[in-house]
Parts: sequence; C-alpha cells; structure tokens
Amino acid sequence: MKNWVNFTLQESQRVAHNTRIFRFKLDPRESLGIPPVSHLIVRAEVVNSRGRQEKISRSYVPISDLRAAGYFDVLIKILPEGMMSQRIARLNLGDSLEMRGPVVELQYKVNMKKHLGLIAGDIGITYMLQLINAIMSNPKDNTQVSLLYENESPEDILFKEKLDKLSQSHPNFKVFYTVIIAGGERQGGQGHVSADMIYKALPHPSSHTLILVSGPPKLIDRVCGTKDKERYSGQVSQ
Ligand SMILES: Cc1cc2nc3c(=O)[nH]c(=O)nc-3n(C[C@H](O)[C@H](O)[C@H](O)COP(=O)(O)OP(=O)(O)OC[C@H]3O[C@@H](n4cnc5c(N)ncnc54)[C@H](O)[C@@H]3O)c2cc1C
Repeated sequence: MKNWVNFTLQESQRVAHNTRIFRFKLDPRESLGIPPVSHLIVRAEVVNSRGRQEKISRSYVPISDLRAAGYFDVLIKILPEGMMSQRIARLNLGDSLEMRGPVVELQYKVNMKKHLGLIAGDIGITYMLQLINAIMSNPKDNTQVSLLYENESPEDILFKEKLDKLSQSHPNFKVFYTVIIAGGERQGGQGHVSADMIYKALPHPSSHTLILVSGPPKLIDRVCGTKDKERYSGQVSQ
C-alpha cells in the first residue's frame, strides 16, 4: 500500500476506560500481509485548535494475526485532547479511514536471535504484541521471548489476560509486569522499569540476544538514554 487506501470500520470494542480496538474490513480472502515489526500511517482531516481544517497523520500498529483474512485490528488509546484518536473514536461503523504502509521498524527473521528481551510501556505494547503473536503462532520459531511491561496502574495493563495465557501455554514466553501506582491486586514489580528489573527479567547482552524497547518517549529516554541528532540512542550504561 504505497498509496493511501480507504478501509471501512467493521467493529469497535472497548478494552479499557480510554482504549478501544478498531476492526477494519479487508476482502474476505485478503490478509493485511505486512511483516512484523511494522505499523501503518493513518491520515484524516480534523479541525485544529484554531478552528481550521487540517490533514494530519499518525502511526498505529495492527495487533491482529497479520495473516488473518478479511480484517485487521488496531488498538487506539483515546486521548482527551488527541486530534486523531478523537477523530477515530467518533467513527461510526461503515465509515472509512485512509491508511498506508507498512513502515517496517525491524526486519524480523524467524530465529534471528535465541532470546529477545522486550521492554514496553503503556501503548508501546502494540508493537510487542504484534511480534509476540508472530513468534508464538509459528511452530518453526523457537525464539525465547521475555517481556517487561510498565504501566501507570494495574487497571492500565492492556492484554493482561492474553499475555498471561500465552505465557502459560508457551514455555518460551515469559512476562513481567511493573506498575508505578500500586493498588488492588499486586501485579508484579513496583515503580518504573529499573536496571535491577532488566537484569532479573531479560536476557543478558550477547550476540544471541536482542533488546527491543517501545513506549512513551519518557520511558525510551529512561531506558535507552536521550537520542542524538541522528535519532540514535547512546550506549545503555550498565
Ligand atoms: C511508531 C508508532 C506507533 C504507534 N502505535 C500506536 C498504537 O498502536 N496505538 C496508539 O494508540 N497509539 C500509537 N502511537 C501514537 C499515535 O501515533 C498518536 O501519537 C496518538 O494516537 C496521539 O495522537 P492524537 O492525534 O490523538 O493526539 P495529539 O493531538 O497528537 O496529542 C494530543 C495531546 O496528547 C498528548 N499525548 C500524546 N500521546 C500521549 C499518550 N500516550 N498519553 C498521554 N498523552 C499523550 C500530546 O502530548 C498532546 O498534548 C504510535 C506512535 C508511533 C510513533
């Protein structure tokens, strides 16, 4: 999809107080067919804060099985002041949205590493879920995957049931949660992702391991260090 394509909204499902899954229609025999790890660009016309019409574009990661025929899902956090997320939240079933892509973030190859360590925060779980789904649904992929997932509070943890089920049914997948504001049932670690959590939960540096990080800019800066002019992070200190 080099050009913009209109996709029709088929279904929408609430998954948390501010988060919904939007299912878009494909031809019944057609799958989205984008590779992991990649996202789509969504474009729409919105009314900006100055009351003017403006075309904006934002990135979203499909989270359904990328080989599924007839549909694909994106998970969207609806921000109170968010121009695109509010625009999408107001779509009715049958309305359409312009998208193009994929933008490939990592050229993932089956068994390219023995062990992947994934650090996700908040909505950054979408990228990780896309990759975890691809690995766990492929019997030829023996990659070990360890996920460290940070959220504000236990209520904000997205896909907890799915991730727990996957870790119970796949010995090569482990998930560790940490929440900044504890409360209710204890979900795992407490506080921001720390060096100690990374050391305990994720594979150690080696040519057989790879650590991927996805989440809000503050988490990326804390974990990877600030980016230089070329948008590369510096070396992660020990
Ligand atoms: C590679 C990539 C993949 C992404 N994948 C997804 C995805 O799968 N699902 C998804 O929901 N989003 C995803 N995003 C974020 C998405 O592209 C938009 O940035 C997001 O939906 C906000 O856009 P908006 O137009 O609604 O808000 P804007 O109008 O751009 O922002 C409104 C206000 O909200 C603030 N804000 C922005 N993000 C957040 C946040 N996470 N929490 C609280 N406040 C915030 C902004 O600082 C601003 O003040 C991804 C971003 C990137 C770069």
